[in-house]
Amino acid sequence: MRTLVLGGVRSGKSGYGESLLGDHDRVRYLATGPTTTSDAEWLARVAQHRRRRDDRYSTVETTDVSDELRSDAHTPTLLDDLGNWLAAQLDRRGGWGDEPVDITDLTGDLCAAISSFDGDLVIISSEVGLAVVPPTPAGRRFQDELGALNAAVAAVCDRVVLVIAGRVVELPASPTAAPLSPTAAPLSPTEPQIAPTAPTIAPTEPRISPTEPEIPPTEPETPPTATEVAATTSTVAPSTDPGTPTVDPTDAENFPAIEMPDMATAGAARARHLTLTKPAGSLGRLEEIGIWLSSCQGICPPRPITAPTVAVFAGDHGVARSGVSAFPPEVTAQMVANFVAGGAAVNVLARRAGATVHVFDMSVDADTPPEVSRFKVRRSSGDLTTTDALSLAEAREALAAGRAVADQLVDSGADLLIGGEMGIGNTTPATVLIGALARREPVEIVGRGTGIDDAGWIRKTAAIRDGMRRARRHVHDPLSMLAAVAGADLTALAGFLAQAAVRRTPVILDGMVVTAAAMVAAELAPGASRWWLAGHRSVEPAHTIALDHLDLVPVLDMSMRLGEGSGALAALPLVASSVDILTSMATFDEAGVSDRDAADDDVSSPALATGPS
Ligand SMILES: O=C(O)c1ccc[n+]([C@@H]2O[C@H](COP(=O)([O-])O)[C@@H](O)[C@H]2O)c1
Ligand SMILES: Cc1cc2nc[nH]c2cc1C
Repeated sequence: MRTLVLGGVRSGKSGYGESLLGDHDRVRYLATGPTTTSDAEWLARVAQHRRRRDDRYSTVETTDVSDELRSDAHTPTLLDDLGNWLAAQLDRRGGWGDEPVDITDLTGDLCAAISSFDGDLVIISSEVGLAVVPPTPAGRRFQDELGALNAAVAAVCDRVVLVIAGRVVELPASPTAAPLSPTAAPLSPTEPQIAPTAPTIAPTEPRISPTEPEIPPTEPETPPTATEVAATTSTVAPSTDPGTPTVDPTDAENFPAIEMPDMATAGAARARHLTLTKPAGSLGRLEEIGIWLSSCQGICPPRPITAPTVAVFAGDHGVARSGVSAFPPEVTAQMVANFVAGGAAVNVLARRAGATVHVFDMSVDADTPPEVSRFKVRRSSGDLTTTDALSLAEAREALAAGRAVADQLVDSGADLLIGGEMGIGNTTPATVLIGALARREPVEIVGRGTGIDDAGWIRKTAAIRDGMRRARRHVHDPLSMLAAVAGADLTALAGFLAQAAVRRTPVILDGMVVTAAAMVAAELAPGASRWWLAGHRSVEPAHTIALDHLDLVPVLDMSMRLGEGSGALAALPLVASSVDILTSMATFDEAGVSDRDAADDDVSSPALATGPS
């Protein structure tokens, strides 16, 4: 158990920290404070601390804490304290002057050493942020650095407490929004789940990553592993299920402020990458994805993804009757049946990647089984070229449904979400949304969807032109824009993607249709895109424009244009690999591999400089 004990001066934090190790026969005490001082008051404080510690303690006076922790990662240890360690590092790097110095490599290395410590470890640190802002640059630097250091160390500890006036306050792992429908039953997968034939996302071997942090009371129990999820037999919830969500649709378009992923943890993950046995940056995008996921989880190294979950939103569109698709509208309902039976591409790719699939009929123009239609808003959305796709009330209902789906999946343990969709003709409303929000002309952005011929492309371009004419009136009102042209499936997707960000849950976006919904979600919930990773670039021209608009760079570019969540699922194993890299690679120290600085040292050493030829 790794515990970070925070507290102000004389708060009782050191005494409390020592009490946590009271049951051990032997305790190593890592003292980081200066011992060579003539300050009598300081020496008296040190003496007081020493008196309190009995002969079970062996004291190591050091500021090379990372090395000391690695040299013995089992013996119960008290590290007192981080502030003195930080001051020593700033001394070492000349960090008290006007120019800020970068110590993220040192803090990252410390966090890595803490996270791989497997005995009882208690770390004491001051909570300086509650005091006045110091009047000197050096004081402010120290306060800022210690705040960031405390956050980074907290991210790799199992428990964090704050001691105030001798009272101990437990600090929860990370804040989460209250679910919209607290009484709603957890969702169950729609297809009978078959254990994946491939290694699952969550390996069964022991992980370097720390044990689960304390989970706040509103959080679900520890999520099941992907294997457990995949072994679950589908239980079909009837549409009259009392668990059917009771989201208040009248408020569906109002989102709380989106919190950002944790930047201190991103710093720790970036620093950890520098300690791993590879040239800095050599894993390219894989490194960035791991850093992003770490920052979303607020922990470095990140936890393995145990319950990746796909939600496929299905719906028909009136405009599909105008010859804008290569397929007839009946295919939407037929494909929903295929998803439920487990025979679609999304099912196959999900099984390979250890993900679970849920399907939601939002507006299919047919009756579908109750287990997929409990959020259904209507049969087919209206033809966007001539009428509103939805009424405002229906748009709110669909938005609330998407949010409820995200809430319930997260409450059921999903730790990564994927939005998928299916609907004949839906590339037309998606292109209208992108064209209107990115202010492009129809001919620049119209693609071939399911594979329309040239005559179909001309019909589709005319429909998109008409749709954009109607959509442009609503560019400053995302809800009415969804009602005017999007339809219930894309509206639910927008709610789902925005709510995932509210719930601090990472998302992999799929193709053009999902990204169109994401553009509206980013209007509804500014900042939500920080929780999204673009899984791939679809061949649809509007997709590149949407990705640029959201400032997202896709992981894959595989000439895919299926939808369903397929492109996101293709990227999922790479996301899982980015976690493995951060959790399982050996560091230079652990593997005894010389790092780059050592090479520089050698080259500049006199022996080599004048050495034998
Ligand atoms: O998302 C994409 O990039 C994408 C690109 C082309 C086609 N699709 C899928 O194809 C269907 C819509 O195509 P269409 O030609 O009927 O508008 C719908 O079910 C989407 O899932 C999706
Ligand atoms: C068969 C088929 C499968 C799909 N999956 C997503 N969109 C689709 C469109 C068609 C036509």
